[in-house]
Amino acid sequence: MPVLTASDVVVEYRGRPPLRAVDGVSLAIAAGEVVALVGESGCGKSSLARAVVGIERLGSGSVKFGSDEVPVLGIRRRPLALTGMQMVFQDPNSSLNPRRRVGDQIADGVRAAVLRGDAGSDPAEWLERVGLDPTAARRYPHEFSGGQKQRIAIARALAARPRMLVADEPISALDASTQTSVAALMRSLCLEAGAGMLFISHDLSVVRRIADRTLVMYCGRIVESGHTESIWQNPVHPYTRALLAAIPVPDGAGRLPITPLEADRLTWTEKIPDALERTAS
Ligand SMILES: Nc1ncnc2c1ncn2[C@@H]1O[C@H](COP(=O)(O)OP(=O)(O)OP(=O)(O)O)[C@@H](O)[C@H]1O
Repeated sequence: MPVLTASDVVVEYRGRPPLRAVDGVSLAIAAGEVVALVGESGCGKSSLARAVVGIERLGSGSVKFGSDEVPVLGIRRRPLALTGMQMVFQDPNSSLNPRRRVGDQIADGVRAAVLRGDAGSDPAEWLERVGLDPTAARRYPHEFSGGQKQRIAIARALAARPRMLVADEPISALDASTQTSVAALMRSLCLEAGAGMLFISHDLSVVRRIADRTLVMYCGRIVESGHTESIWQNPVHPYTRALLAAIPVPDGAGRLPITPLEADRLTWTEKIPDALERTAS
């Protein structure tokens, strides 16, 4: 049985007209499987990630964690860790409490794992596993750089021994030299624990290295999915081909040109001025 199953998930945001950020997405992730979710900025990846962990209300559809329905806004009613689900956000400040010592926050994860029957582990060991000194346990989040904070957030999530880890751009705050190693570590710790992982990233080279399967999202829908290597070798959907081919080169002023991919999306969303401003900034 898959550890996570999403069926026909729709996420809409209020507005005139309402914005359908996720438009009928279905997916299943097995224990011990790493599935990447890729797609241009704004295509709905984070909305889908929040929906599957229960912190975004579903317009329609359903999400199951094992055989249990994921309760809407479940994070408020019971901490994700107690359900065996964990999420790592792009911004580590969203995952860490600034007023609590790092070691205590990792210990929360360990305690959640123990409550679910795990033998327990030492918070300092988790810090070492993500490449930080164990003495970091005594310090507070503001004493660390963004990349270090993200490693702490990852350690905290993994210390809870999740059965499912949803990681939304977990490596973008890290410096380039550690991105691949931290992603590989996340993969190996998930596999070791028999957990499933949904890994959202803009970094396609990292995705290629760590994901068993890849889902390609475009305008709220999954337009292509399959084994990562077969998608790379033989992308079928035009959007996937554009995504794999799009390597924007900055102009003399350091601005990124509009790629064919973005031009395509501009027509679809009809938000040309907004997107042009974004591209130029
Ligand atoms: N809380 C919200 N209220 C209204 N609109 C939102 C909200 N969150 C996201 N959106 C809109 O929904 C669409 C999808 O956003 P989402 O953050 O899910 O995309 P994404 O693919 O994760 O983008 P990125 O890669 O930049 O994080 C975007 O048009 C975004 O502006």
